[in-house]
Amino acid sequence: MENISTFIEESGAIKRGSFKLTNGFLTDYYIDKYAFETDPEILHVIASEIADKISTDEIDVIAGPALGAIPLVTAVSLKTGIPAAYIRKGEKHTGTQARVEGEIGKGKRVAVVEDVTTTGQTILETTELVQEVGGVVERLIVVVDRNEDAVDNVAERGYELEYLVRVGEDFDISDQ
Ligand SMILES: O=P(O)(O)OC[C@H]1O[C@H](OP(=O)(O)OP(=O)(O)O)[C@H](O)[C@@H]1O
Ligand SMILES: O=C(O)c1cc(=O)[nH]c(=O)[nH]1
Repeated sequence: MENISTFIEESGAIKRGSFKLTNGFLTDYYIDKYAFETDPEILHVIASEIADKISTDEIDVIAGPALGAIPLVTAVSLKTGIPAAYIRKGEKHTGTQARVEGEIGKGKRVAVVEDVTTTGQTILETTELVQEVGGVVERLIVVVDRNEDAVDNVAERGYELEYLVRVGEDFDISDQ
């Protein structure tokens, strides 16, 4: 059985070039999460790996930020039977105007799932929104950590960032 980093590399997700990141900085490589999330075989493998980490005794809701984490959250929810919640990156001014879609009741134990972390800002903002609606964040799990500041930034806020694969440990970007 291939490991997750091989699946991700074979999906073509690791792209070389000049890319602007969410934090505004330029990078010479980019992890295109949609390359691996839109492949059902790879999504299945990744979701299984995350699902294996989560117990229904421990977690009530699986949440993640739009857009990239939505396929992951949905796939893990289908595998575990644990309900999903989708967190918008921005405000919604129509309909329910909800930033958090799906039920996260007061005291519900939440696993926050993310596709890629660079600074960890997005997963931390997601965590804050989950807390605002009463959720208790128990786990933060990312598929690919870019091995920049996310682990430290998340630790500073009192959480552990769990990653499935990490640049520099599971991928050698210089080989690409
Ligand atoms: O750790 P950070 O520094 O916050 O960066 C990582 C975030 O940036 C990317 O989202 P992107 O802006 O590509 O949005 P998308 O999910 O809507 O495609 C990625 O999917 C994470 O959400
Ligand atoms: O920091 C980001 O915006 C970012 C980096 C990356 O490699 N992949 C991604 O989807 N977003």
